Order: sequence, then C-alpha cells, then structure tokens
Amino acid sequence: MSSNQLKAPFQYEKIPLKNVTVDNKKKAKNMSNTLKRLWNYLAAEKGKLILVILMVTISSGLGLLGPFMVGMAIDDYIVTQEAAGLGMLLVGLIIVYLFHSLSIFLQNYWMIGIAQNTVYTLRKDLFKQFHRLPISYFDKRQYGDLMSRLTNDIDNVNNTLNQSVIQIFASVLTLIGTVAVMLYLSPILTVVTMSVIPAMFLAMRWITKRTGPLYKLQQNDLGEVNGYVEEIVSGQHIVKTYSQEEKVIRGFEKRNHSLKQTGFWALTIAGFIPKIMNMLNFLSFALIALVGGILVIVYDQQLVTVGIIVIFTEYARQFTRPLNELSNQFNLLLSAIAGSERVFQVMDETIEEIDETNAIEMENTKGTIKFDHVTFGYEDTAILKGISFEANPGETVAFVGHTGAGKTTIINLISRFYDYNTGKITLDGIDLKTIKRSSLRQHMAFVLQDPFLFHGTIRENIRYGRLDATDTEVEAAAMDANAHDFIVKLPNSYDTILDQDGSGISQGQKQLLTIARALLAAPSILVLDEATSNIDTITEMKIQEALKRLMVGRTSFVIAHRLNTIQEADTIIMLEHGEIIEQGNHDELINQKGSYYGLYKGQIQ
Ligand SMILES: Nc1ncnc2c1ncn2[C@@H]1O[C@H](COP(=O)(O)OP(=O)(O)OP(=O)(O)O)[C@@H](O)[C@H]1O
Repeated sequence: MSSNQLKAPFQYEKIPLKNVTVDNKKKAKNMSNTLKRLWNYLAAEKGKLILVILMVTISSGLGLLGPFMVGMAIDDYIVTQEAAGLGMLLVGLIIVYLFHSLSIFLQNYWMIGIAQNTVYTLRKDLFKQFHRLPISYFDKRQYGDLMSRLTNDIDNVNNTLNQSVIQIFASVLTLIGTVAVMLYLSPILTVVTMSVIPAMFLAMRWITKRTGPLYKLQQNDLGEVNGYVEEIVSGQHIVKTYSQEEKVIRGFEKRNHSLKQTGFWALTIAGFIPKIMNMLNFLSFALIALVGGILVIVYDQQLVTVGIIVIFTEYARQFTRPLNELSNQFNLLLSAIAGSERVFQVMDETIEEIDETNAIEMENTKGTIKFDHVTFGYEDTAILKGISFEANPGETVAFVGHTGAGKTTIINLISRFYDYNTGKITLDGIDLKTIKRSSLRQHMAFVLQDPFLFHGTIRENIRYGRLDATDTEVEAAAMDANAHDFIVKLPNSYDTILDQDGSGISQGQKQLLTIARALLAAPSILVLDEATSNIDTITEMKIQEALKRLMVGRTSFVIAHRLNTIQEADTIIMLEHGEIIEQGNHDELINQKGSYYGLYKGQIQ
C-alpha cells in the first residue's frame, strides 16, 4: 500500500492556477446564498445582536445631535452673546459625546463576542466536516488548501464581523438621519451637499466591480501558496535527496508572484476609494460654503443662518464618511463572503454518512471477506477487473504484483475508502456496501509501511488503538509487539513524547509501536503493508515475530514486497493490470512455474 493514503501526496508539478472568471449572475446567486448561511450562524447570537443594534442606533443618533447643538450654540448664544445659555449647552454637548463614546464601546464589546462565537462554531463545523468526507476527497486535494480554508478564510470572516457589520449598519443609520435633519434645516443646502453623490456612486461601482473578483482570486492564490508550502515542507527529505531545491523554489516563486500580483491590484484598486471620497468631500465643503455664504448675504440670514452652514459642513463630512465607510466595508465584506463561500463549499461536499441511514451496524464479525467478480475504477477507467477470492478467519491472503497492479486498491475497497462498481464484496456474507463504514473500520487495523504517529506520548500513540485501554493493557500490547524493551530504555519510558513524524525513534521501532496499537485494537481484519525500508535484521525479526502474534485468529491481508515473508500465507494472489493472474499457496504457485515463480526466482537470485 502506498503511504499516500494517510499522508499528503507529494507532487512537484504545479497545479495550474485557477483562472477565476466571475459570472455576475452566478456570483450574485452565490453571494445571497452565502450571506443567508452566514446569517444562520449569526442568528444564534440574537440577544447580543439586538443589543448591538440598540447601541449603534443610540451612537448614530448622538453623532447627529452633536453638530446640531454646535449650530444652535452659534445662532442662539454666540451671535446673541448669551453666556449662561452657552454654558448650559456646552455641558449638554459634553454629556452627549460621553454617551456617544460609551455606546460605541458597548457595541464593539458585544460585536467582538458575536464574531468570536460565530467563527468558533464555523471552525468547529468545518473541522467536523473534514472527518465526514470520504478519502477520495482528500486524495484529490492539496492539504494546504484545506488548511487555508480553516485558517485564513475563517479569519477573514472574523475580521469582517468584528469591523464591517457595525460599520455598515451605523453608516446606513447615519446616512438616513443626516439626510432627514439636513432636509429639515435647508432643502437647498441639502441638494448642494448631495450633488456629489452621483460621482461617488459611480466611482464606488467602478472600483467594487473590479475588487470583488480580485479578492476571490487572491484567496485562491493564497490557498495555492499554502498548499504548495505544506507539500514541500512535508516532502523535504525527497526534495533534498533529489536536489530539487532550485525547482521547488521556482515553483514557489511562480505561485508567490501570482499572489503578489492579485494582492497588489486588489489593494491598489480598493485604495482609490478613500482618495476619491476625500476629494469629493472637499468639493462638497467648498460648495456648501459658497452657496450658503451667498444665501446668508442675499437673504440676511432669513433662509440660512451661519449656524446652519456650520452644521452642514459637519454633516457633509458625516454624510460622505458613511458613504466612504460603506464602500471600504463593502470591500471587506466581499472578501469575507469569498472566504465563507470557500468554507461552505467544503461543507456542501457529499459526506460519507449520507447513504448510511439504513446501514448495518456490525457489533461482532468473524472476518470472512469474499470478493465475487468485483470491478472498480477511481474514475472512468477500470482499475480492478473480475476480482474473486475468499479470506476466512485465521487465514492470510497476500497480494503480489508490480507497482500499480491494484494491491492498494483492493485494500481501499475492503476498508470502504472507495466502493466497488460491480460484482460483490461481502463480510460474513453481508454486502459491504450495506455496512456502516465506521462499524466496518472498527473491526479493522492497519500496519502501514510508513507508520503514522501523532504528536504525543508513546502511551497515547499505542492507546489510539482502543481509547479505553488501561495502562496495563497498553503495556501488555507493547510486550506482545516486542516494543516494550526499547520503550523502557527511553528516558521517559512510556511517557516519552514523540514528534508528529515520530523522529527520535527508528523506522523499525515505529513499526513495532503501530503493531502494538493494532494488537490493542484487537480487530478481526488486519491490513499489513510490508515494510521494505532500511530496517536492521534484528528489528526485522522482532517485527516478523510480533506480526505473527498479531495475525493469529484474524483475517489478514498482506501487501507483500518481498516474497520470502509470505511463503506461509494461505493464499497468494498475483495481480497484473488489475486482474488476478495466479492464485494459490506458495507451493502451488511455484509448481505452476508461472509469473509468481519467475518473480520468486528473481528475488532469490
Ligand atoms: N486515488 C486515485 N485516483 C485515481 N487513480 C488511482 C488512485 N489511486 C491509485 N490509482 C491508480 O490505480 C492503479 C492501481 O494503483 P494501486 O495503488 O492499487 O497499485 P499498487 O499495486 O498498490 O501499487 P504500489 O505497489 O506501487 O503501491 C494505478 O494505475 C494508479 O495509478
């Protein structure tokens, strides 16, 4: 079995950058759907959301009241020189701004809580989903890209919820309030203030139309870079062994460059927004001062007062600021929607359990596996053709054949990582497709060529086979696996912490640990992918001895690379291009003097 079933596949070749073209209609449809789904997450925080809305309403109202009071101060108290009234108004103004600040503090406080809880649930759901997806999903994707969805994309949603939601809501309220008060004070100056809006609107539209697709492209490129880094870091040994550093750096350079380009353009175009808004803002200031000044002089303050001009200059800023904010936040929102779309894409993938509503839960199994004219292909081309054999409890079936012959694929079907196309596979006479995957895998254990160990103690790694095993049971399994002796010689014995890849102990020792793990799991079906790598003869003997102990009474499938280790197997199946070309025990196959015989002779020599 190739180790890529459990580890990231290592690929040098560049996966072509997705050329994202944005179909507007499709995008809009996805966007509203994504927003709806995001809203479902937010709805869990209804209580806090209501408080935030209340605080935003209060702060927006108080934000409007402030300049209005300043205008009043000018017209009613400064021009008429009434000091007492002015003093009272100033105290009022201080109170207004104090409450304004308090309401802003509270809205931020509650919104941060909402954002954290939302992304917490989102992360949890996505991580759960990873575990419900079939192996075929992971076989086809770069791990780094999936990681990037769990980290960057969700971070994006977090940032937007923290900043944008409040800003957008506050901006809309401020806009409506400002227009209402402006119309009440002077319709003429309102028209003057608003005359810059068409220009602002056009500029914003032009920019957001370009930044939306760019943000999406940027997210994709980031996923691409992360995927590549993950792949190369996990394949460092191979990169160095084959002196491929230059090629790998060039591969990274290409992806990094693409990310730089999209990032540059997304930010540059988005960066135009504040500049254009500022320019238009100054223009509206000048227009208000000009038209207001003329009105004051011509109508002698009957139509417009000095205080009203001051209020309008402040409102003009308040009016364009939310527009400015809206466009900025809208950009952030677009990037968060792009991010959450990528998260929801994973959540929408077909999960393994979907067809398991009526599946059979197998409490106990004998372990009789039967293949009856089974065919299978990962995609359209057939890989396995007409495979038939039977494996009974206590028996060992070994698969032999050249690389790509289909040995791993047979194991993939037995463990239901993939489902067969035609024919039938049964476990104790029950069709495998009708058995719940988790219940089937409960009765299986794997000892792989490249043993996978998690970061944690040796004890925890062995206990992974059966989580409720006691310390005594863990140690008994280690003894049966011939691992106890080397474990107790380690500085912290069973509590020695291993790195994720188990560095610190040898390849053979790792193998012994995975055998102990399998012994603890006590499955009825065993899959052994024979180690071919550099294991010393003594450890090799220990492994063989431990495996023999492990295989007693179980149905064992062995992917054999060296034929001398499978001479005692009950059935040896010789595969070629996905077909069984010879089947029998060692002596029978030797007597046949066919392909197995040839292979055996070749290895002996
Ligand atoms: N996930 C996959 N998607 C598509 N094709 C696959 C996949 N995994 C394997 N194959 C193809 O199926 C065929 C059989 O592969 P398989 O891994 O079963 O061979 P194998 O006998 O185990 O080889 P090896 O000894 O090299 O591990 C090969 O042609 C391979 O390219």
